[in-house]
Amino acid sequence: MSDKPILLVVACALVDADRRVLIAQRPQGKQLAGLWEFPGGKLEPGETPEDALIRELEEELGVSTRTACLAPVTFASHTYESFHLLMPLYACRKWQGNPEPREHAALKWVRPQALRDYPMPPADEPLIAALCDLL
Ligand SMILES: Nc1nc2c([nH]c(=O)n2[C@@H]2O[C@H](COP(=O)(O)OP(=O)(O)OP(=O)(O)O)[C@@H](O)[C@H]2O)c(=O)[nH]1
Repeated sequence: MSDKPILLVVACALVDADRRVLIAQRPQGKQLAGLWEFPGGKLEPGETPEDALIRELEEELGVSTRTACLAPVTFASHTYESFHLLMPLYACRKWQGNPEPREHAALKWVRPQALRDYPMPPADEPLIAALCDLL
C-alpha cells in the first residue's frame, strides 16, 4: 500500500531513420535538473494521453505529429518521494519540424544501446531495455 498520489506523465521516444532516439536534458532550476529524459509531460484536464503528448511535443520541441504516429512501447512505474509515477512511453517515427530545445537545456540523438551513458531519472532506466529490443 502507498498513500502517495499516482502521477500520470506521457513520454515519447522520437526515432529517426538511423534508429536513434531523441533525449532532452532537464534544465537547471527544475527537479532532476541535468538528467536526460524523454520529451513529454503531465496530462491537462480533458486530454487523452495522445493529445497530451502531441501538445507537449509541440511545446517542448516545436514538432507536430498525430495519434496514428504514436506507438505504445512500454511504461514506467516508479515511486518518487512525493508521488508514484506512471509513465507510458510511446515511439514516434513520423513528425513534422526539426526538434529544437524550447524548454530543455539540450537535445541529443542517441543510439538505444548508448542511452546508458546518459544519466536519466531512475524511473527511465527500465525503459532502455525495451527500446533496445524494439530498435
Ligand atoms: N517528460 C518526462 N518526465 C519524466 C521522465 N522520467 C521521469 O521520471 N519524469 C518525471 O515525470 C514528471 C514530468 O513532469 P513534467 O515534465 O510535466 O513537469 P516538470 O517536472 O518538468 O515540471 P513542471 O510541472 O514545471 O512542468 C517529473 O517529475 C519528471 O521528473 C521522462 O523521461 N520524461
